[in-house]
Amino acid sequence: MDSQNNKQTGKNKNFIQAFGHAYDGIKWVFIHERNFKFDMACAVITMGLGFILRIRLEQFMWLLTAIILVLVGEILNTVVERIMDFMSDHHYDERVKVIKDVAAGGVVLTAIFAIVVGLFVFVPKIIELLN
Ligand SMILES: Nc1ncnc2c1ncn2[C@@H]1O[C@H](COP(=O)(O)OP(=O)(O)OP(=O)(O)O)[C@@H](O)[C@H]1O
Repeated sequence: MDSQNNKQTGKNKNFIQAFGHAYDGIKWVFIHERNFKFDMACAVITMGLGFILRIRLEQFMWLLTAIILVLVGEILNTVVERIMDFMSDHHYDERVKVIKDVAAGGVVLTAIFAIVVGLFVFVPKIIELLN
């Protein structure tokens, strides 16, 4: 579902058109960002494991929250990177370094949160299964 009008610079006409552009954006990140692909793979594996191990609904909600946080973090980090690359034209600039590093730091925090949630959900379940 690529945007029907690639030359559009104004507002979307309706919700369907807005959704189409948003879909294009997520597809772009998926195709071009290796980390996003990795995060999606982890999300699918984690949710699958959750089904297999029959975790509770509230535990699923925690996993889903962590997954969404990481994916949105990755998308916002990509936005920052693209704006900085556009503004700096790929020339080294200490200010660009700080901005990109800070954005990357945000992603790392969401990833740490996701790992902690994963440990809280799966470690007790695995211990329970082993006993
Ligand atoms: N124009 C620049 N000026 C200064 N430092 C830069 C510049 N471009 C990149 N860097 C440095 O290189 C790092 C990686 O750059 P960038 O975020 O573009 O690559 P990436 O591999 O897509 O990162 P990520 O793994 O976070 O997606 C930045 O965090 C920053 O430290």
